[in-house]
Amino acid sequence: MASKPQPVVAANWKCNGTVAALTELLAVFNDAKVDHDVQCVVAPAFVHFGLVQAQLKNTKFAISAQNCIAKSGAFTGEVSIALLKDLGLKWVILGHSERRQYYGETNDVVASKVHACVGAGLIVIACIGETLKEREDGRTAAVVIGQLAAIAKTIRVNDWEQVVVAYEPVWAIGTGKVATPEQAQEVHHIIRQWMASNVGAEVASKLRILYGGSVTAANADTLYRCADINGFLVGGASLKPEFTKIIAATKV
Ligand SMILES: O=C[C@H](O)COP(=O)(O)O
Repeated sequence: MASKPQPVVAANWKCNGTVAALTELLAVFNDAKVDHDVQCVVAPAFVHFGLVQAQLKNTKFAISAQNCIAKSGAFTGEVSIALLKDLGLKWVILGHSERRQYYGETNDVVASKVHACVGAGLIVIACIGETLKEREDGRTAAVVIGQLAAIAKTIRVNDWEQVVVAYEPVWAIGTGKVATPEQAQEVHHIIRQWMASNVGAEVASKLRILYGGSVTAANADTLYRCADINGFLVGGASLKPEFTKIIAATKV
């Protein structure tokens, strides 16, 4: 297998967790022996940032937001780039399908957030992926490339150093119905090829493309063996000790 870029394994805790349960889980993350070159990321709900900042000691991990807006000010209920930076955060997930589906984030909204975040020096995990209907209609490539192209239009070539792409087929999220390695690799390859043709060969080869959607300790090894899979964005299994096994699956 050609050498892969440094993997990223990110835990998206979504709107989950109690202080007690997350304290136990963070102790497991702290004890995890991670001796290969990997970037681990934990994205708690905003209310748990303080808890995670106080308790997460494993230096392989960074803390991420699950979303943000560009500007501070009179935006009740929101969290801005400046607020994240003030806490010392460097990572943010943008364009998750749940943000797109439940909060009306269009390709343009997501792209403008990516633009603002990379401009502010944050590292973005930019999520793309098709719904079941779009896949059944044979539109998977068109949908993910449309989502990617919207981002590419708003940022400079060099900015891609601060972007990690997460391919998350919507039909695989939280359903237990993981994409097969062939299905995932096919789309990851399409993404990398599009990047090579439209942004640049070097950017494309260095780009970390994560897979997300029902990743568990049982399927991570096989998925990571795919040439264009560079790590994972994990929901449900990231709230369990098995997340450390998913990290271990990226050791080759
Ligand atoms: O951000 C994570 C994804 O939505 C995947 O969630 P899941 O692992 O629960 O399917």
